[in-house]
Amino acid sequence: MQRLKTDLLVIGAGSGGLSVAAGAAQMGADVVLLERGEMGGDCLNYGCVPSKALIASAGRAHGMAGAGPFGVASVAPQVDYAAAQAHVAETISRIAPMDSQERFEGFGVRVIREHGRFISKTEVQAGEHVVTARRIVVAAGSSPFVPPIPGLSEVPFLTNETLWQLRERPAHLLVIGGGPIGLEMAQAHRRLGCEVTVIEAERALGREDPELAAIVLEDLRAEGVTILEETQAAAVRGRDGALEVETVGGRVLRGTHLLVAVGRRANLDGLDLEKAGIDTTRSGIAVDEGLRTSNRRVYAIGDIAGGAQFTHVAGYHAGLVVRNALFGLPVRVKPQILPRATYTAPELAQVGLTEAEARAKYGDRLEVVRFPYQHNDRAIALRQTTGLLKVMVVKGRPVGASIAGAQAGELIGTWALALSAGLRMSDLAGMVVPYPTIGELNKRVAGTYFSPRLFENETVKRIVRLVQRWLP
Ligand SMILES: Cc1cc2nc3c(=O)[nH]c(=O)nc-3n(C[C@H](O)[C@H](O)[C@H](O)COP(=O)(O)OP(=O)(O)OC[C@H]3O[C@@H](n4cnc5c(N)ncnc54)[C@H](O)[C@@H]3O)c2cc1C
Ligand SMILES: NC(=O)c1ccc[n+]([C@@H]2O[C@H](COP(=O)([O-])OP(=O)(O)OC[C@H]3O[C@@H](n4cnc5c(N)ncnc54)[C@H](O)[C@@H]3O)[C@@H](O)[C@H]2O)c1
Repeated sequence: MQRLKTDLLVIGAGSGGLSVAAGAAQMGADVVLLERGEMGGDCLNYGCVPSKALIASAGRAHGMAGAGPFGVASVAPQVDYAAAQAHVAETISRIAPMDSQERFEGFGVRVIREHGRFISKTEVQAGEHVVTARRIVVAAGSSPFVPPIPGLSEVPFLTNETLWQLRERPAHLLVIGGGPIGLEMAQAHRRLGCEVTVIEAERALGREDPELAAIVLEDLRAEGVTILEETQAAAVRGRDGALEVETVGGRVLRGTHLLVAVGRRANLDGLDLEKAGIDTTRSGIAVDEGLRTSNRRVYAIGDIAGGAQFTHVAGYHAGLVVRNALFGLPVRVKPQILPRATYTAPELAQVGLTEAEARAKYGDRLEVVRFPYQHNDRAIALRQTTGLLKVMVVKGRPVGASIAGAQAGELIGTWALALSAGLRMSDLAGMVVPYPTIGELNKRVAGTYFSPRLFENETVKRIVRLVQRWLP
């Protein structure tokens, strides 16, 4: 057994753990990083990166099939699914050096490729090593939740961990779960030429503003994705290439492949958290608003901390923990400034409160301003006029923004800045944005907040008339 002492021990080399390790080591701390699987974690190997790469292939195919209105002959795309998956693999391998063991060792991080488990409040065992650390960061992430649906364990099914190994195109992909994973992959596969049926127990994209989710779902359905809502999968049977999902209502859906995307489960197993006095909740490790666990020397960040599960959230957590662990500065997570985006086409993005949440919190003080994509010149040129921006405003300041439409994931960044910097609607309305861009939508929706105040206001009109009389 080899004993090591360090300032900071990080468990998990995914989005959160890598950011902590890189930041802390480059600022002079002695850092040990444990990783039992692939460097880069879920996002690089099984999540964000492969899914967005496959979505890019699907977008190309869709563009070819829909080129006619632009004056370019539409063609039925000849999809080579294995080649699309090769594009996915190449994308991962092009990004992988950023997350590699070599790069992190270059920062001075000691990387140990072992599973870590607590053996006391300050010690973690990893293979032949026992690491004692002043501070420990648990960034062990999450895994696909596999629900206890009768028959599921007896049939071959895919998750976000295995989908990328598939080389033959599914003739008919059944997807259980209509959340972001289910719908991003459903649309991508439909565009790559598969039949796709999504089976969703409640409402698809159920966490999102229903008005905006409906815009996305309508387009997916128009592309031929079958989305069954309020339809719970009750049993699964069959074999490779011939699978059946029976719903609670007794309906039987048949397909060739099955993707299970019903949420995530925190990777708590095998960490022996009780040996370190670390409490858990149903969704992960219990943390306070500064991401500290019930063991004050240990932090939990990213997916395992049980909150919003996104790479940028894990990165944000990492920045807070580095500040607190290295400099002792007080930190506090601000959930209201964390954006999210679902990369269907059209995209769906949110930051801060949805309309319903804002209404519940602010009642009559809430004003909701709206602007449709159909009045954006660039969207018209691109034939991407399906979409809507909604901004929730209280006393001249945005408290939330919801966007469905092309590039919603890009547009939401401006509102994330507005919320984190406490900007006013006048700041957004006053910015100058290049014409013609989709980004103009952000300025226009802010302008909509002021239009009735300026254009339907008798006092303004009287002042203008008065000033005009006196001007030379
Ligand atoms: C299909 C899919 C698409 C997604 N798309 C997006 C997206 O577009 N945008 C976005 O922001 N987010 C997306 N996400 C979510 C994003 O991937 C996660 O939120 C992010 O990876 C969480 O980072 P993390 O550091 O908490 O965990 P992870 O990245 O999962 O890293 C945890 C690491 O810890 C390791 N580990 C676990 N236990 C131990 C142990 N005991 N000892 C040693 N090592 C251990 C694991 O092997 C893993 O490498 C997607 C997720 C999925 C599944
Ligand atoms: N673009 C992105 O940023 C992105 C993309 C993919 C995933 N993610 C992250 O990964 C997380 C997990 O995504 P997800 O889509 O797996 O989970 P989710 O929890 O968002 O959605 C799962 C859906 O499955 C449904 N469901 C559960 N059991 C069912 C059953 N028996 N039959 C039918 N439907 C059932 C639920 O009602 C829910 O709508 C997301 O919340 C997000 O944090 C992010």
